[in-house]
Order: sequence, then structure tokens, then C-alpha cells
Amino acid sequence: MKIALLGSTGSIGTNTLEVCRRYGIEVEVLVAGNNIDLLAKQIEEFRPRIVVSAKRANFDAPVVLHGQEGILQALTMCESELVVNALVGFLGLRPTLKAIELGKRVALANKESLVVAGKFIDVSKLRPIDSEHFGLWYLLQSARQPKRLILTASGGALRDWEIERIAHASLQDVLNHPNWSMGTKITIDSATMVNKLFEVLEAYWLFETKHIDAVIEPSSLVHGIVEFMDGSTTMHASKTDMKLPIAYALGIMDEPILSNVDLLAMNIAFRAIDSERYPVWQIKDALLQHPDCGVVVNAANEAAIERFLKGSFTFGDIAQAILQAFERFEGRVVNDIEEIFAIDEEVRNYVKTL
Ligand SMILES: NC(=O)C1=CN([C@@H]2O[C@H](COP(=O)(O)OP(=O)(O)OC[C@H]3O[C@@H](n4cnc5c(N)ncnc54)[C@H](OP(=O)(O)O)[C@@H]3O)[C@@H](O)[C@H]2O)C=CC1
Ligand SMILES: CC(=O)[C@@H](O)[C@H](O)COP(=O)(O)O
Ligand SMILES: [Mn+2]
Repeated sequence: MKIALLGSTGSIGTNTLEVCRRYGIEVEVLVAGNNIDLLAKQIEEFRPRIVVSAKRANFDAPVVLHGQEGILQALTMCESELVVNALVGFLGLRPTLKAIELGKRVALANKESLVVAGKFIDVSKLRPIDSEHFGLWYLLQSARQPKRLILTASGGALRDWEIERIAHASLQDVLNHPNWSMGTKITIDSATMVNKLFEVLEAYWLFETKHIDAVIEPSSLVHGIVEFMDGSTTMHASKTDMKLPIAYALGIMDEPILSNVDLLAMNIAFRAIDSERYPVWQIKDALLQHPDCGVVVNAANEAAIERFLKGSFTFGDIAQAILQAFERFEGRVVNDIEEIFAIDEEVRNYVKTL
């Protein structure tokens, strides 16, 4: 089997390459952004036929492309039937759509694709990499009737902070995730709880139910929970290591991928998600009622994070921008995929004015 890997230099990308290394999977395409040095090392080891970087650069590969158009060209040119989309943000949407249009399957880490355009994505072509959705998928293999799907959240870096201090947390504070080592953007999303808001929408598109909720599980050892009609509740537990969901998404199953959790070291307790600590959580039900507004929340979040990283927004401003954008663009219905791109731009421009 060979794969096209988009986002090879990131947290999911490097974990994917570890899985490829371990199970001898050929990598036909490597796509990265600006981490040219790491990309060059990956090329030396995996010898891909096609390489794409954000900006024009020289690499030792038969085909070298660049930019977002280069990613789409690489997908068209490659033979791989499986594309791992580990790009971060809205930028990942066109590659997801293109891969599906070309008849390929997508191992999807780029949750933003589903958040903004779930309505236009054939989910039967997807294998979810997100740990909670992998956990839910695992639990849903039984033929029994589920009643409610529950995602777990770590609570993020600020989960034990006094609420009054949170609005002025620094980037360094926010990046101190308690359990997972991930890219900057998703780690910020974890601290605002936007990540879980996105995962609720992701679960809605993947599993076609609105009976979805989330709770905090501070150790991140339980990933997904299913309540069944008969009164049973099952939970998926595994170590905080993305190689398990990634391996399954690559078709490697029932292998000793990870060691099991140490039951005697587990101390599982659940907490409710509090909208005072995580203001974005107040729109969770409204967003499930209006899933087309995922594009609004995503664009506001990406534009607000950009301002936070540049210093013109505080951490607290991120949630406020999302809530204001959600109110302003309330109930938007999206009729076709090009409208997604138009709304995305409109919302980003709106956040610039705040
Ligand atoms: N990390 C995790 O454990 C999990 C992540 N996810 C999701 O997976 C996705 C990736 O997350 P993560 O790996 O943490 O993110 P990272 O920031 O670690 O990696 C992002 C990748 O995208 C590449 N990239 C960024 N901009 C461009 C561009 N313009 N052109 C080409 N490539 C680009 C980066 O390249 P470069 O670094 O070279 O600039 C990097 O390879 C996100 O959607 C996230 O929400 C979901 C569940 C768990
Ligand atoms: C590993 C993974 O799937 C992430 O999405 C993780 O869930 C983020 O942590 P939070 O639970 O803090 O959002
Ligand atoms: Mn997750």
C-alpha cells in the first residue's frame, strides 16, 4: 500500500510516518508547509515520488511542487488510494474535497474539513483519525442501538486556573497542554474548548446523530463513551498516543500497536464543561441545531487566533469574537460549496473589525 501524506512535518504527520516506518507503508507524496529542514530529512528516508512545500524550494524528488495548487496537483498525479490529511485549518478543505472527487479514501485528521463543510463531504470515504471519533467508531462496531455519544475533553492548559485570570493567559500558558503534544492551533483550541465544539460537529457529520455531548476527563485516557438504549454505557480507553487511531485509519488493525492502559494507575473522574470557564460552550446546542454555521465558528476562530498570535487580541478575545460572529451570522444556511469559501472570507473580514 502507498499513501499521500499532507502535513508530514506536523504532530499527526510525524506520528503517521512512525506508523509507516513500523509497518513498511510506502509514502508516495509528502506535503509540508515551511519546515523545509524536516521535510528534506523525511524525503531522504521515505523517497517520495512527489513533494510539495508551501513556498518554492529545491528537493531531491522526481516531482517538486509548491503552494495550495501544488497540493491539488499532487493528489491528481499520485496513484495512492489513501490520502492522510493532517493539514491544519481551513486550508485542509480543498484537498479533502479533491481527494474524494478523485475517488480516493481520506484518513482525516483535518477536522476543520468536516466542521466547515460536512454537508458536502461523503463521509463513507473517510476514516477518522481524531482520537475521540476513533474511540466512538470502535465502540459502535456492536450492532446495538446507541442512545447518546459522549466525547471527552482534557479541559486544556487552563482547566485549573482561577476564571478571572484566564482572559489574559499568554500563548506560553495556553500551549502547556496537560496530556497531548500537538500543533499550536489545536492546542489553543483545546484551551478555549473550541476543539470540543468542533468535535461535536465532527461527530454529528460522521455518526449522523444530534445526541452528542462532551465531558471533561482530565487524564485523557478515556476518549469516547457510548450510552446504549438498554442502559449500558461503554468507554474506549487507550494511552494518549495518536499512533493507534492513525494505524487503524491506515488499515492496520488488531496488531499490538500500543500497550494497554495501566488500570491500577488510572484515576478516572468526569467533570461537566462549565460555560463560565469556556464561554464558547454556550453555543454547543445552537451549533448542533445549525450545523451549517460551522464555517462561521471556524473562520472566526482562525481569524481570532491569528490576532492572538500577533498580539492584537487577548486569549479571552478569541471566545468573544466567536460568540459575536455566531450571533451576527446566526442561522446561515449554506447551499453549495463555493458559499463556504465566501462566508469564510466574510467572517474573517468581520473579525478584523473587532
Ligand atoms: N495533533 C493531534 O494529536 C491531533 C490533531 N488533529 C487535527 O489534525 C490537524 C493537524 O494537527 P497537528 O498535526 O497537531 O498540526 P501541526 O501544526 O503540528 O501540523 C500542521 C501541518 O500542516 C502543515 N501546513 C501548515 N500550513 C501549510 C501550508 N500552507 N501548506 C502546506 N502545509 C502546511 C505544516 O507544515 P510546516 O510545519 O512544515 O509549516 C504541518 O506539517 C489539525 O486539523 C488538528 O485539529 C486532530 C486530532 C489530534
Ligand atoms: C488527540 C486529540 O484527539 C485531540 O483532539 C485532543 O482531544 C485534544 O485535547 P482536548 O481534549 O484538550 O481538546
Ligand atoms: Mn480529539
